[in-house]
Amino acid sequence: AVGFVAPSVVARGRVQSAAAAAAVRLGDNAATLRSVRGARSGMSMAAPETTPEGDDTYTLVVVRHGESTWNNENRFTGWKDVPLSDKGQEEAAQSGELIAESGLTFDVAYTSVLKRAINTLWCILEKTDLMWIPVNRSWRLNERHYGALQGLDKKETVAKHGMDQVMIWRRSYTTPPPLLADDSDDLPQNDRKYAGVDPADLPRAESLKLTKDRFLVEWENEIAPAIKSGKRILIVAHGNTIRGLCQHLDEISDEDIVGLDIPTGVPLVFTLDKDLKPITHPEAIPPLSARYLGDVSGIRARIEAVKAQTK
Ligand SMILES: O=C(O)[C@@H](CO)OP(=O)(O)O
Repeated sequence: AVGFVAPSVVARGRVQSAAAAAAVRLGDNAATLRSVRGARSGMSMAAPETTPEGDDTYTLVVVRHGESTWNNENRFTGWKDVPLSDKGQEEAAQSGELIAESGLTFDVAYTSVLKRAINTLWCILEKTDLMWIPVNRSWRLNERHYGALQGLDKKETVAKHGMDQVMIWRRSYTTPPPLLADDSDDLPQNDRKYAGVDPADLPRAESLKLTKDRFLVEWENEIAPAIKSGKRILIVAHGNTIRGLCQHLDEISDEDIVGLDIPTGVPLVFTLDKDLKPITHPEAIPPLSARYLGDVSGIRARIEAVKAQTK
């Protein structure tokens, strides 16, 4: 797991940390970017680099939680509140180290009400020495609700229903998986976590579209305004909420979103213009505009591992 960090990133990160400290003092998002770019090009803080995008850019960092025990057991998880596996804890800590080394910092964090994401956030905040910043937890950042598939083994589900059907349930944009039964113990309305949520909003299964739509309410009302106010934001969420956010920001088509898988515990760094439109990073892996922090081959291996869950 240690080999996951590319030496070049580590070396660059050391240079960036001093610049990031200056950015913290300046206290704005654009300053962080200027400082990071300045450090990369060897310029001093007294003469910040002028970037093609200008200064009206924001940095947004998004992380999928580390591997959970049910990722490890290859079960559909959704709103089941399972913990991180030991490997997931390591991935979470490692993503915190990568963020710290890159010189990025945050004013506010957003996460779900599920412990695999919350625990990943805690690991990142610990590694970045930011345990004091405000944390907003919302059910709207939860994983897609996997309905009656929750708890089932992914490969056994393929054996029973066929690959085509499972891929539709797992990755199609509009088709939700089968609904939770009326008498299921897992109905969200029976869970104290959701006591404050309008029962009409609580799902019994969600497509990616439904997941994205309820996440975007939080994005439009809370997160996007916070970014525009200059707050540096960290989001720690789940594979399908992050797919929804990427589809929204990068305007990925409903057809192409089928092929996008998000690796566990890898920071994804967006640069957004003043209208929150993404600026494509040269190291981004299409269709994303954002770049992942860390070693590219390690990241690709984690993406392939997500794809392979039903193979
Ligand atoms: O089971 C789940 O909740 C999700 C994420 O782990 O799986 P998938 O990648 O199949 O959507």
